[in-house]
Amino acid sequence: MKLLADENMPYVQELFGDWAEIVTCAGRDMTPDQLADVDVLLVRSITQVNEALLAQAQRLSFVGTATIGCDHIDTALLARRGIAFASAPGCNKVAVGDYVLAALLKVAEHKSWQLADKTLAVVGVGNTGSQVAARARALGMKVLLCDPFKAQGDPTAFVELAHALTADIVSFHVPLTREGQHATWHLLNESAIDGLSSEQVLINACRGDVWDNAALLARQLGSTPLTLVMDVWEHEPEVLAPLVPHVLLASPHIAGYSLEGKARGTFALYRALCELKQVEMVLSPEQLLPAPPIGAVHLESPLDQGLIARLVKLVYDIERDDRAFRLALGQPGFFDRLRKHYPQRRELGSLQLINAGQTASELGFKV
Ligand SMILES: NC(=O)c1ccc[n+]([C@@H]2O[C@H](COP(=O)([O-])OP(=O)(O)OC[C@H]3O[C@@H](n4cnc5c(N)ncnc54)[C@H](O)[C@@H]3O)[C@@H](O)[C@H]2O)c1
Ligand SMILES: O=C(O)[C@H](O)[C@H](O)COP(=O)(O)O
Repeated sequence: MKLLADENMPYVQELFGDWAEIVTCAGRDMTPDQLADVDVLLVRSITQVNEALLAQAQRLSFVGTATIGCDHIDTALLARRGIAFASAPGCNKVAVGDYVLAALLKVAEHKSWQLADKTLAVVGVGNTGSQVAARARALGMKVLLCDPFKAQGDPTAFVELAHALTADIVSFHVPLTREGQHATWHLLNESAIDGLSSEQVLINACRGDVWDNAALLARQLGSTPLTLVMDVWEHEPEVLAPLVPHVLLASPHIAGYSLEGKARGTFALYRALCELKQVEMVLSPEQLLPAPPIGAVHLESPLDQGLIARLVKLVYDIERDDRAFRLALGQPGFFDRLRKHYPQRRELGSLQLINAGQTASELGFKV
């Protein structure tokens, strides 16, 4: 069996090495002729799996994406051609929760806010949005939920987008969709942007095309700019460079890039392929991961916002990502290079807080 995988997918050798001849390459450089004799294709979000890529793929029987988002996969084409497909729902939801928590704490420092006095709206309340909502509640924030699909089951628990956009902080966690009543392409469009006040903060850790970046730049260049946190950008790997100086925290689509999240992503495809081939799984995600650099911290004072910020930074320093992004911005290929050489980042759950209570656990730490 021949397996072609994105070179930025960890643990492929460990998980598939016994079954397959493994070839890896850069996800953006995969070509139709490379797929001519491939049985299994494993990708990340940057490979468009479409008619053109699969034109010569005569032997392909399985496509897996080690990601949550599937907007890069023509799933109808795979179904038509009888090619099995698996994604990795939820694999990096904890990492996105960590990223947004770190961002909220930086925003609070920047604006001298006590987060417990503020309201956070979560737009898209699935795997990642729910993680964000739980952490915000643990910080004592009031949380508004906006998700028209989930609202069908429980209308009183959700608000409309217009209401969500009145919150102090609005964090977006929707898939990229281009069709239907609730399509998310440019969900944050010029008119929505015009309706916001300069006190408000927006976070995008889902897909760049969900925000109209040109309209945001126009707003930022005016007299009442917003506070922005952007992990994702319209037209990646290109970035609207003039927008970056007007963004508080900027990063190259790495919100989900914890080592645990990436391991779970590859593992989800291993599990799916084992099921398909009716082979017994011999490894678990935990067996793949190294010990974390810091195992435990003994708390001697109660958790407050300042202490939480210091503990989060011990595990994940979001400002490091922001500095690296600004330093590299403009260099050819900088976006993909930062992602390829992203340092090993562990989840908050890799750190045990001794003498801490329920709040620490709700924030994502091990207690
Ligand atoms: N930046 C990153 O590294 C990163 C990491 C993981 C996921 N993502 C992106 O985030 C997206 C969300 O991930 P998830 O795991 O939470 O997905 P999910 O499918 O679990 O949840 C998405 C939620 O959005 C809701 N939704 C759809 N359209 C909506 C709309 N118009 N308004 C409000 N809600 C809407 C859905 O009903 C669903 O509950 C993914 O599709 C992926 O594109 C990015
Ligand atoms: O949808 C996701 O899961 C993430 O956006 C994605 O995994 C980001 O990483 P990439 O696949 O682009 O390496």
